[in-house]
Amino acid sequence: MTKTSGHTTVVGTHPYLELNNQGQIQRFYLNQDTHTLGRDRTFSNLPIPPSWGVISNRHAILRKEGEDYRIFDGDGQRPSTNGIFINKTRINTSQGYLLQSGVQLEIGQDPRNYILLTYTNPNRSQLTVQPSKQRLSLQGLREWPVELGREPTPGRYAAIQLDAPTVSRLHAVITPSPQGGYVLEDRSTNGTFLNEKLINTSVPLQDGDTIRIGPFSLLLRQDTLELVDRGNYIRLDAHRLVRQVKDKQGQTKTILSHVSLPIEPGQFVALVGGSGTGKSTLLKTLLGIEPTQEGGVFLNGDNLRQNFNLYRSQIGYVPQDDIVHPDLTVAEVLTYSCRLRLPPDTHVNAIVNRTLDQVKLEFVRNSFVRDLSGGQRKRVSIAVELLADPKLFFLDEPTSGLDPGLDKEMMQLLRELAHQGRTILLVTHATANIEVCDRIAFLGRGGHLCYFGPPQEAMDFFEMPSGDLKYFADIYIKLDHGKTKSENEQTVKHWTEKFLHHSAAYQSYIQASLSPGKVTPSQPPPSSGSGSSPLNQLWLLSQRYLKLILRDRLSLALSLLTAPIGIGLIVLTLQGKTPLAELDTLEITQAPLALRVLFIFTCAAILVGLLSSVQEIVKESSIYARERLVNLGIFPYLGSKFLIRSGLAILQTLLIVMVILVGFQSPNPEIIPWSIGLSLTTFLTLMATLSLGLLVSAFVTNETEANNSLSLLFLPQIIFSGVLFELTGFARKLSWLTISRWSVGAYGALVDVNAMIPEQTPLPGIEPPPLPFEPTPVYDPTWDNLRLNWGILCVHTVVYLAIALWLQKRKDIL
Ligand SMILES: Nc1ncnc2c1ncn2[C@@H]1O[C@H](COP(=O)(O)OP(=O)(O)OP(=O)(O)O)[C@@H](O)[C@H]1O
Repeated sequence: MTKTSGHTTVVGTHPYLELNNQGQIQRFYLNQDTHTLGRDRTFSNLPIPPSWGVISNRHAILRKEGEDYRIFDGDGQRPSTNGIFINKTRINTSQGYLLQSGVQLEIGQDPRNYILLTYTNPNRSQLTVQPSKQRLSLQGLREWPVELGREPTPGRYAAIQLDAPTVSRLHAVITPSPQGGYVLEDRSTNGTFLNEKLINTSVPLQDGDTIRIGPFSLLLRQDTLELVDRGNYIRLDAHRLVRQVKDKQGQTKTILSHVSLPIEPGQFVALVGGSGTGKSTLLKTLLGIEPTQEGGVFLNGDNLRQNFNLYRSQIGYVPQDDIVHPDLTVAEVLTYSCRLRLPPDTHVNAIVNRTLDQVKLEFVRNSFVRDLSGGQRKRVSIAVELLADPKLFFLDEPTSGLDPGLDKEMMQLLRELAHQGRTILLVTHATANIEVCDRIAFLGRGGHLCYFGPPQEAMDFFEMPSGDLKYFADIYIKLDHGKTKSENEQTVKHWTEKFLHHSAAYQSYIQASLSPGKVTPSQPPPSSGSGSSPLNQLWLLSQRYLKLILRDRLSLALSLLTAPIGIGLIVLTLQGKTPLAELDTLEITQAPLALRVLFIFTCAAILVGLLSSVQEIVKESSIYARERLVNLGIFPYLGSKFLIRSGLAILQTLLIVMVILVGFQSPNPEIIPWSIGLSLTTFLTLMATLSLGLLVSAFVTNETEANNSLSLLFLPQIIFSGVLFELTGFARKLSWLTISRWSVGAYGALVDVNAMIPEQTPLPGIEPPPLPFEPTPVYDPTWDNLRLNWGILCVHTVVYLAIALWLQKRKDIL
């Protein structure tokens, strides 16, 4: 044996394979040109124990190539069941993989049931592989607890460092239990999963348990804690996806037709095809947020929809709409997202700087998003997703609307991100730079997969006269061939059948690589960790919302001043009259005038309340949808809107009250001082209306609908207030549903409008003039009546908010 610098060389022995099946080790020397590996003794010349069920009967072939061996999956034709993987990339049947001394492969994908295969060639220099597995023996350990986290105590032996942004500094600890076993305790905000279940407290550990922390998987076996997966690599296998929807006529329409495809870690894949061929649907299905009628999507063998919460933090998704607030600076967008999505002990500045560097936006860090170009804005959306360093990245038309130069830059940026080990999938119509992709999935109408493979080979497959990718767009024309719908369907069918049954591309890029998912009983998806606590989210969201409001100064000024100005204008029309204060001699016109004035107070408050809230949820619906998918809580979200808007309502109330106190002679109610009663009534009216506005904002689907709803919301408040029309029967009952009736009721009780109606002294032979209205209990100047009006305004507030919460919850896609 000789030692050379940096590696060890051993001379004169055969290469060998070492198979480690959960601690049982078998070594096989390789001395023939071809070796076969499997449980079937008639096939295999390596004696695999028959009980090693992970290995297929005919699992692999090794062929000598130079001094080493190339390993092929399967029996030369058909792939094995559980596959052979290197860093989650499946080794296929045709190209195989040239083994280098020291390389480690995995047979199977289940960390609880896989075989580790190590190839050693003593005649060759040993690969310096980073140890993928890290082990810590818990037996006889003197130092407790075992620390698991991003930054465990420096120099600690009883620790495993799990360095990822989504992991807390000290994420979880393991301690010995008095009964002799071990106990796992979660100390994180993002959550720790034990056997796919989120744990919040301490739980006992059993032999064979898997612990998931962020992207990392650890396995406890025979008193040894093993880091079995760093989560650096995620492979995706889609199996026969079928998605059907009902069209407008109620007919079932298939928009994905048995689409299967494997995507290896680090691949850059584009979903292309004509308009309406199902690209976005496929992307969302692969992302796990669109259900399927048949088939499934598997990440590293795990069913994605059943395990979405395990992978939630490892998936980045940039939808078509921008997911950033235009009125924040780039650095603010990233800082808030970082604080919302990552653990509170994160080094926010370092992560923001690293991310800005990755997307090359350092030079615009202090610019407002609204001042950026379309391409830069998209890059900010990408940066937001990169904060958590996801290994799987989905983008829906990131280059739409960009000029050719920006399109190229964006594709190159994505290529770079893929080179860094991320798996990238994008939907695109811009195919000028398609050559940078590793694979394209070409969809035809009806969601049929017409081709999957490298872009260059697509030109041959579609029999294009020139292999030059600049003619790539001609494939679209070819696939759209046919004058009628059925002719077009025939064209798509032709290419799908050619691809599935007569193409080498299907054999090598799908059949040879597609890996099975683990068969797990159907179970509800595990609950997710929240990223940051609900209170912390409320605090951050409120800060962000306030900043956005303060940035839009004109809207803020309008929302604060509209009502005071409107009310002030009444003063100009009064010409010295004092409608709210009781006169020494009652006049028949005073009560109706007082009511009209009070009615304007109510209308002003309702109008500003609605105007300032009806856009607030709908205008940021895409940002909400994305943040909700990561970890946003509905309570903190709505709570932040309500909290900040309540603060503004206090300001609005103060301004309104000031104008009323200055502009109108004050009445002198017996039950409560006028200024207090007036403030409370105005504030409660504003609160009820802004809650109604939030409800409508949660209900509508776009800002135009929100604007159009205003008249529908406002008119009933006028009609059923009881001021303009006398309300009887059903109309009176309907009025209970309005805010105006209770608001005017409270104002009327404070001012005591009933007392302003003059007594009628009947004079013989003279018909008394009609009263403006009969005194009514609605304006009774009693505590009970005032409490009732205020109480019902509060009930309106609570009910509207509860409905808004429910409407937001209904938007959840998982
Ligand atoms: N939930 C749904 N209900 C009814 N039809 C739907 C639904 N989702 C998608 N579709 C229809 O399915 C087809 C495919 O839609 P999808 O948006 O996936 O296509 P696309 O290829 O991304 O289109 P484009 O390139 O124009 O964005 C379209 O005809 C669309 O109208």
